[in-house]
Amino acid sequence: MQGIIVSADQLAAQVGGKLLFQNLSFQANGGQTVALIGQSGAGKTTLLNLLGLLDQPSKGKILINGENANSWPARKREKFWREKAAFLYQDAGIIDGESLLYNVSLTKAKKSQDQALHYLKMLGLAQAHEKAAVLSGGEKRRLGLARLLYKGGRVIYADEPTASLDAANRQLVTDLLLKQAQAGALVFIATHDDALAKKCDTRICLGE
Ligand SMILES: Nc1ncnc2c1ncn2[C@@H]1O[C@H](COP(=O)(O)OP(=O)(O)OP(=O)(O)O)[C@@H](O)[C@H]1O
Repeated sequence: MQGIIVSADQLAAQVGGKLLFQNLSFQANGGQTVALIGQSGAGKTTLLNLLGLLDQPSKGKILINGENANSWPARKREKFWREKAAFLYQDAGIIDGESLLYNVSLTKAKKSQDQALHYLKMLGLAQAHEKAAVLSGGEKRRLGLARLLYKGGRVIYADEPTASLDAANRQLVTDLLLKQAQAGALVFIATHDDALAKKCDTRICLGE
């Protein structure tokens, strides 16, 4: 499968009158892990949102496979989110009133259950039929990762994936994200976790 290429071209982000970064250019390819690092408030999540086409940059552009993705019509952007992108954000979009199983596959179809169960088990979440509401914050984070692995995106956007996890789970989440890159995905990770950032192929440091 051909790897995806995401580039930032002279990117600037200004939010609430504050310039977070400017003239940011880089290219990243499928198979790579890219850590977005910097102090709290430096703009890591803002950059992740730009790279995931969730926001428009103040200046510059995001290129996906050489196309200016900021000028894509909504339909094309949605197709990208549906077919290529997978997001692991802090709240992870967990649906409290649904089972863990449903939260992974987002369908009640029986045929998807085995795969969803496989990822739940991998992440130490055995109670597949319980409602997600009973989970702790760290467990919800892992549930979000199970959903991400189930979806298998070509570009992964992870915002602080190891925050509020214990050492064993930090290691598990780190290994699983790195594995996605080994399997050909491009993995962007906004993080304060030095151990995780060090394991990434590239580090983009904001606020310096
Ligand atoms: N929509 C917005 N309107 C105004 N200010 C915003 C908006 N979005 C973000 N900011 C501000 O921009 C700055 C960067 O936020 P961002 O969440 O990108 O930082 P971060 O590096 O991810 O921080 P943290 O490590 O604390 O998560 C912060 O000061 C934040 O308050």
